[in-house]
Amino acid sequence: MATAVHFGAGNIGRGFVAQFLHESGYEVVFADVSDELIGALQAQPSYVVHEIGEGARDHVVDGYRAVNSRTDEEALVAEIAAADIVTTAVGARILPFVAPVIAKGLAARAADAPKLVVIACENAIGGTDILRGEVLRGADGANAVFANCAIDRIVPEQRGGLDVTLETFSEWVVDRTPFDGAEPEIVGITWVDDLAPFIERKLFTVNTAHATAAYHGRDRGIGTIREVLADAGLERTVRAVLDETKALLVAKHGFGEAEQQAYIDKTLQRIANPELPDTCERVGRGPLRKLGRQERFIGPAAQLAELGLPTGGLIGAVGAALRFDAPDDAEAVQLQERLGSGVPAEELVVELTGIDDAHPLFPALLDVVTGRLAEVRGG
Ligand SMILES: NC(=O)c1ccc[n+]([C@@H]2O[C@H](COP(=O)([O-])OP(=O)(O)OC[C@H]3O[C@@H](n4cnc5c(N)ncnc54)[C@H](O)[C@@H]3O)[C@@H](O)[C@H]2O)c1
Ligand SMILES: O=P(O)(O)OC[C@@H](O)[C@@H](O)[C@H](O)[C@H](O)CO
Repeated sequence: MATAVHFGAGNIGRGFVAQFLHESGYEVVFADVSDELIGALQAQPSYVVHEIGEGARDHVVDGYRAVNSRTDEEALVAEIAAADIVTTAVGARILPFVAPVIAKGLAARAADAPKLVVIACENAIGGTDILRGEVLRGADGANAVFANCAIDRIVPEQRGGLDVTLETFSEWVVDRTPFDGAEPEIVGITWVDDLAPFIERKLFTVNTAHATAAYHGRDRGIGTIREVLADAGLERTVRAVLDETKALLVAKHGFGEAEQQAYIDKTLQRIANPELPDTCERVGRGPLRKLGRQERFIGPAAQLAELGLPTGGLIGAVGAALRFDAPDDAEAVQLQERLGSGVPAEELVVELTGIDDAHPLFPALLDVVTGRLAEVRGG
C-alpha cells in the first residue's frame, strides 16, 4: 500500500488533504506537534469528515497512523524514508520547522526508492518552493519531486474531537510540470501546467475577501464573517476590494470579467455560509504573515499600483489589519507591540509589507501606517 506522511493534523489536514489521500488508497501517517491530537489519532481508529451543503456526504477516514513529530523524530524519519508522498498543512511560517526532518528522511531513503513527492498545502504563493529551499539545506533533494499547489476549502474551527465539518466545495490544483508525465493518482487534484493564475485567483479573491471581512468586522466588534457580510455597508467594502483584485486578475491572467465576477459571487456565498460559522479571529489569524509582500493584500495592491490601477479598498483593509488586536494571536500581539515601539512609520512600512520608498504603493502605505501610529502613540 502506498504511504503518505502528512504534517499538520489540524482542520484542513484531517478534513481535506488526509481524506483525499485516504480516498486515493494511501495509508496516511499523520505527523503533528500536538500531544492531544496525536494521542487522539492513536487512540481512535477512524474519524468522519462531515460535509454541509448541496450533495453533502460523510466520509470515514481510517487505517491511518500518527507520529508525534516533536518527541519521536526517529520514527518520523523512518516513515518519510519509506513513504511515497509528503504533504503539509501546518501554516506557511511553520515550513522551515518541518523541513529538517523531511531532509533526514530523504537522506535515509534507499538508493533505488522512487522519488518522494512533496506538496506543501498552505495558503502561500510558492509554498512548496519555500519548503524545498529549507529541505535542500539538509539534503540534496535529487530523490524528491517538489510541486506547488493551490488549495481551497473552508474549514472553520471545529468543536473538538477528530471529526471535521466542512463545505462540499473543494479545489486542489497542483503544478504538473515537475513530474515529467508521472503524476501520482490522487482523487480531487486538478493538474495544471501553469499554477500562477489559480493560486493568485484563489489567494487574491477567497483569502483577500475573507481577510478584508475579518479585519473590518473585528474593527467594528463583529465576531463572525457571516455577520460582517450581513452588514450592507461592510459587504460593499468587501466587494469594492474584490473589484480591485478582479482588475488585476483579468488584466494579468486573462480571466473574463464575467467569469471572475461569478467566482467572486460564489466566494461571498461560501464565506457567508450560515451553516459553517467562521470567526473573524480565525480568519484574521497571523496578521504579520497576511501583511507580507506576496500575500493577499500587498501582493495584488503592489501589482495594481505598478499598473496605475486603484488600490484604495486594499489599503483600507491594510488599515483595518493594523488594528487587529487579538490577545490569543501571537502575531497580532507582536504587530501591536511593533506599532507601539517607536519605530518610524517609513521603517515600519518596509518591515511589515516589504514595500520600499521606490515603489508606487509606498505613499499610500505610509499614510495608512502613519494614521495607525497616530492612534496608537497619540492615545
Ligand atoms: N482551514 C482552512 O479553511 C484552510 C483552507 C485552505 C488552506 N489552509 C491552510 O492550511 C494550513 C493549516 O491550516 P488549518 O486551518 O488546518 O490550521 P490548524 O491550526 O487547524 O492546523 C495546523 C496544524 O499544524 C500543526 N503544527 C504546527 N506546527 C507544527 C510542526 N512544527 N510540525 C507538525 N505539525 C505542526 C498544529 O498542531 C495543527 O494541528 C495553513 O497554511 C492554512 O492557510 C487552511
Ligand atoms: O489560513 P489563513 O490564515 O491563510 O487564512 C484564513 C482563511 O482565509 C483560510 O483558512 C480560508 O478558510 C481558506 O483558505 C479557504 O480555502
